[in-house]
Amino acid sequence: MRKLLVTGGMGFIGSNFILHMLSRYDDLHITNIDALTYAGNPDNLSDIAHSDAYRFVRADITDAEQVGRIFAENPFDGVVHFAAESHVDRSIVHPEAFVRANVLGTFHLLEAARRYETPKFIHVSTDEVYGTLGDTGYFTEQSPLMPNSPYSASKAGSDLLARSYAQTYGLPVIITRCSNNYGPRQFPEKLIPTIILRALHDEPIPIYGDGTHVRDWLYVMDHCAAIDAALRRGIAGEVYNIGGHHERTNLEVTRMVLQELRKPESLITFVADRLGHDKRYAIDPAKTERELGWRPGKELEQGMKETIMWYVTNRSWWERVRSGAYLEGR
Ligand SMILES: Cc1cn([C@H]2C[C@H](O)[C@@H](COP(=O)(O)OP(=O)(O)O[C@H]3O[C@H](C)C(=O)[C@H](O)[C@H]3O)O2)c(=O)[nH]c1=O
Repeated sequence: MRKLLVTGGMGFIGSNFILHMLSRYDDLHITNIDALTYAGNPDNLSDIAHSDAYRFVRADITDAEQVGRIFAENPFDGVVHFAAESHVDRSIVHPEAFVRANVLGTFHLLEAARRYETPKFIHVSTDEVYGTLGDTGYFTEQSPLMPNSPYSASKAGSDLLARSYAQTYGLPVIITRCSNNYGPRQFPEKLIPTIILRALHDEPIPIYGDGTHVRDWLYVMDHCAAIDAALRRGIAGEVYNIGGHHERTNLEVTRMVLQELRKPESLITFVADRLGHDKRYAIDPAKTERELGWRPGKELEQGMKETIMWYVTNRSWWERVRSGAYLEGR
C-alpha cells in the first residue's frame, strides 16, 4: 500500500484532493496533518473520518518537532503539501502569519522530507507568484517570480526554498502552480462563495475597485486530477502550471452566479479596491497538458452551476462555518 502525507487536508483544496485520491485508488493510505486554523474544517472530511485508508493528525507545520515526529513514525512514499495561509486580504493585514506558515512551515517539511528521504514531494503553489499581467499574455513556467502581495511573496519564497532543495540536495520536489480554484467546500472568504452566500441572503456583494480584474477559474476537482497526474507522471525538479482556460472579469463571474440564482444585479456593490490588487492572472498550462496528459475537463458554466448547487444543498456546512460552530472544541 502506498502511503501519502497530505498537509492542510482539512482545507478546501486539500480535502477535495483527499476525497479524489481515496475514491480513485484502493491501495492508498493517506495521513492528513492540519493545524486546524480557521480555514481547516473537519466537516470537510467527516464522510471518511473512520476509513481505514485515512488518518488525521492535528499538527502545525510551523513546529519543527511536530513535523519531525510525523516523519519519524511513518515512512511516506510521497508528500503533497497544501498547508498554507492563502487569503490575500488577510495577508495585507497580518503578513507575519503568512511568512510563518508558508515559508517556515514549508522549510520544516522540506527538511523532514530530506532527512527521511521521501521519494516524492509535491509543493502546491499558485500563479500569484508570477505577479500580474496586462491585457495580453500568459504566465508560463519560465515567467519571472514577481509577487505583489505578502501572500504571494510568501508563496514565492516557499517555491524558491522547494527549488533549492531539489537543486542542492536532490530532493525530488515538483512545484505545481494553479490559477483560482472554485468548487465545493471553499471557505466563504473567497470571491465565489462570497457571491453565492451573499446572493442567497440577498446581501450586498462587495466588488473591489471597478470589477474589471481578471482571474482564470479552475474547477477544484480538475486541479486535484492535475496534482494526481503530477504525482504519477511528474518529473522531479520541474514546475507545472495548472489553469482552467476560463478567464473572466470579477464582474462577469458575479453576473453569472446572480443569473443562475435569479438574483438582481443591484446586489453588486463596488467597494474600495484591494491594496496592490493584481489586475490579471492568466496561465498557460500547455506544458502540463503535454507532459502530464492532463486537461481541465469542467466548463466554467457547468462547474459554477454544480458549485452553486453544492452550497444550496449543503446549508448546514456553511451555516456551521458562518456561525463559527465548526470551531467548537479547538
Ligand atoms: C473576496 C473578494 C474578492 N474580490 C476580488 C479580488 C480578486 O480580484 C478576485 C478573487 O479574489 P479571491 O480573494 O477569491 O482570490 P485571489 O486573491 O485571486 O487569490 C486566490 O487564487 C489564487 C490563485 C491563490 O493562490 C489564493 O490563495 C486564492 O485566495 O475577486 C472582490 O472583488 N470581492 C471580494 O469580496
